[in-house]
Amino acid sequence: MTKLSVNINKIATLRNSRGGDLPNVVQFAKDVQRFGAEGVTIHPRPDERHIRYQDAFDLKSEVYTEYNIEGNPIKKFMDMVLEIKPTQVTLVPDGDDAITSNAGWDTIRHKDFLSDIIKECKRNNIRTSIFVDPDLKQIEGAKETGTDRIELYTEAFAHQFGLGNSDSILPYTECAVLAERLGLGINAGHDLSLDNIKFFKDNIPGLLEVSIGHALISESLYLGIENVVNMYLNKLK
Ligand SMILES: CC(=O)[C@@H](O)[C@H](O)COP(=O)(O)O
Ligand SMILES: NCC(=O)COP(=O)(O)O
Repeated sequence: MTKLSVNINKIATLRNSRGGDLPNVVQFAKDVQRFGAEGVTIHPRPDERHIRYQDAFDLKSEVYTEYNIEGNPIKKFMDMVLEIKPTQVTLVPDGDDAITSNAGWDTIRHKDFLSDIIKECKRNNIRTSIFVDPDLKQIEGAKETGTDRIELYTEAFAHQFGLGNSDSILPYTECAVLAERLGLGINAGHDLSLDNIKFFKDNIPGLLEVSIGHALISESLYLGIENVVNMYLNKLK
C-alpha cells in the first residue's frame, strides 16, 4: 500500500501573501487527514517564505497520521526536528536560493555527513529518508548512510511523462528494484499529480509513500480538496 502524504507548503504560501491567518495551515492539516490523507508533509526553508518553523511546532499535536518534515539539515532545522520528533525526517540538499527542490543528494560525497545526521535522528526514534535522483550509484550510496528510506526525486519523470515519454519511468523502476533488494524503503515526490500518479505507482515496486503538494493544491482549486484527496487515494490503491 502506498500512503498519501499531503504537502501543505502551498497553504502557508497563500496565507503569507496577506500576512494574516487565512487559510489556517493547522486547520487544513486536520481537514486533509479527516478526508483520508495518511500523512502531512512540510518543508520549511531557511527564509521561512512558506511554512514557518512555528507552524512545524503548531502542527505537532494535530498531525495524528504520519508527520514528515523535509529540509536541509542545517543546525536550526535539526534542532527543530529533534524537539518535534516527527514520524519521519526527509533530508533534502536545498540551496538557500532554490525556488523549490532541484536535486537529490550526492550520497557518495556526503556519506559521512548524512550518516551522522541519520544516526542522530535514529537515536531519537525518527525514521529517516533521503532525497535522491534516480541513479543506481546514489541508491547504493544511500544504503551506506544507514538511512531507512529514500525519496525518489520525481521531477524528471513528471516532466517527461507530461511530454508523452513514458520511458522516463525506467530509471525509477530500476532504482526501486535495487532499493528493495538493499532493504531500503521507497518514498517519492516532486511534481506528482493526478495525471501521472497511477502510472508512477504501477511501475514502482514497493512504493511506500508519496508526498504531493503543488499539483494537489492546484487541482483542488477546481475539484475541491476532499474530492482530490479521495481521487489520489483511489489511484494509489
Ligand atoms: C523535496 C520536494 O520535492 C518537496 O519538498 C518540494 O520541494 C516542496 O517544496 P516547495 O513547496 O518549497 O516547492
Ligand atoms: N517531497 C515532495 C513533496 O513534498 C511535494 O512536492 P510537490 O508536489 O510540491 O512538487
